[in-house]
Amino acid sequence: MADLLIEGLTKRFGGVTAVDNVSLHVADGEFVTLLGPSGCGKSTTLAAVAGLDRADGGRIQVGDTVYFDAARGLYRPPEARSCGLVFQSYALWPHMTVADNVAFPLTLRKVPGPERKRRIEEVLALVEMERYAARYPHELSGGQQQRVALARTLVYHPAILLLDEPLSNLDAKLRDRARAWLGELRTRLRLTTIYVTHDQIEALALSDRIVVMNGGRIAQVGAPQEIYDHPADPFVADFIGTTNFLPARVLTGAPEGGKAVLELADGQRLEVRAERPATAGSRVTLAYRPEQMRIAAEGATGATDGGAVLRTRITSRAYVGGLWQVGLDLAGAPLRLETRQPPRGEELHLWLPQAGGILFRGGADAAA
Ligand SMILES: Nc1ncnc2c1ncn2[C@@H]1O[C@H](COP(=O)(O)OP(=O)(O)OP(=O)(O)O)[C@@H](O)[C@H]1O
Repeated sequence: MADLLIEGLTKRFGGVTAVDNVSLHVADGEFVTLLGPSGCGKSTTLAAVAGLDRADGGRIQVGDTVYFDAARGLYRPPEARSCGLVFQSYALWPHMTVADNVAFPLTLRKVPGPERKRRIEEVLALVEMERYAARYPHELSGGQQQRVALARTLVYHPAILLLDEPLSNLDAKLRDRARAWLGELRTRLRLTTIYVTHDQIEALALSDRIVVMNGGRIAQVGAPQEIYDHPADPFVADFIGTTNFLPARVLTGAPEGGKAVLELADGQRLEVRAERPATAGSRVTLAYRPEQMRIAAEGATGATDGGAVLRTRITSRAYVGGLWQVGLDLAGAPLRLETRQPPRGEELHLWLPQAGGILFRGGADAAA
């Protein structure tokens, strides 16, 4: 067990800067997820920590051991690093049983027979695969193979665990179960872990902290709820969960925490609590989660019940079991509402809360 320190990590491929000056500290026993769209630099960061790829700049340290230091020309090869790596492809040896697959890293490290046997039993019990020790990989499900791959990594007691989309080859149902299982395992293990995924549900469910990456840089680092409730910018708001963006102009400015009056493109107005300072005359974008918006009470207009009621046009409606997903047009902005109440007619009066909508500086393009 050890902590992981990444400082100013930079990796270029020709003209592309895949990882751009990334710094991150993962505490001993912490589970941190790198989350972001395809190509944002997640796997490259992980590969640099594992030593599969040599970075161009920065420093990586695990516990007291320096793995990489560009300034000192120091680079430890992967076999001299204590990293357990699991990829999305299980990469088990097809001609070896589960027990032999798990024994392989111990044989390489010349761990003596009795100790080897004890560790294999222990780790197979940990991933709940002890009953399958004599089976071959093709006799296991995808989820079971991934557990064996994990056991093969854990058996040599790595200082840190690096998981690159380990569940992405599993079908949706199996993936749900595997995620729950991985959640329980991480609570038991308390091993310093970096988990790479582009699945926000996995990130929210499993992580102590999430690192949202965009274009090789860190967009935000925080606990799952912090990232969901207080996204740092429109990119993070849009990437995590469903977000409705509403462009507006500030009529009456307010300091942070004050009340600002905003005007929409069609002249409708609403008062909001400014999470960030709002300057009169400036363009802003409001962001709402679908669960923050609701259909207004019959006959309600203007400022009411700690929020504002606004006229919208219904553009689509779909019943998705227990809920209606309703597409709306509010002053030219497309919004998505989830409601138990069946939407009727062409128009809908929408209630938006005064607090909780996030105010970003900049117009509609800030949310793009
Ligand atoms: N070996 C390589 N040669 C050239 N470019 C590369 C190489 N590996 C990665 N890149 C580029 O670096 C950037 C970051 O890639 P990386 O694989 O780290 O992204 P990622 O966030 O893990 O994406 P994904 O979710 O699709 O795996 C991308 O623009 C990618 O095309």
